[in-house]
Amino acid sequence: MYVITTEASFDAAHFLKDYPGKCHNIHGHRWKVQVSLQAETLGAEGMVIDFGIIKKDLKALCETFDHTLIIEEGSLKPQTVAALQEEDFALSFVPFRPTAEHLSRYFFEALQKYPVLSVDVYETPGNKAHYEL
Ligand SMILES: Nc1nc2c(c(=O)[nH]1)N=C([C@H](O)[C@H](O)COP(=O)(O)OP(=O)(O)OP(=O)(O)O)CN2
Ligand SMILES: [Zn+2]
Repeated sequence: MYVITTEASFDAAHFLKDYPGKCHNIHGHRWKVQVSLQAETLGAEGMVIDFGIIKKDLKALCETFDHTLIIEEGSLKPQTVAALQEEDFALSFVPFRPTAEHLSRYFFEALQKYPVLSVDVYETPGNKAHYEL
């Protein structure tokens, strides 16, 4: 089995609704996303997938979150969301609690046109979540 891995990063804020600690506050991370692709055999060019191709799509996905506040849908009062929008803050709504675990699955599913083996999402240099089937 051949496995290649590429990564991209983005800066974004989040908060964990109902978290019994400091992470229920809005705070930021430099999120690092590592994607591994697998193949039993290589194409004629000797690659699983050209790094340039997967990197482009991964970077584009990361860009959608970059310098935004990631918000779990329904976790803020409508008037709070309205106030943030009125201030022209960039918001990214997701249908899940924005933990490293959920984000690793999100990237895994978003990149299904590739033979994805696994996704690792680092919240901090020492804390990561891993998703694979
Ligand atoms: N399994 C998970 N646990 C936690 C997650 C997560 O996504 N998956 N997320 C958080 C918070 O987002 C938090 O930002 C990370 O918390 P923490 O480990 O406290 O991070 P620090 O490195 O900043 O901790 P220090 O207090 O500086 O040591 C919480 N848990
Ligand atoms: Zn956090």
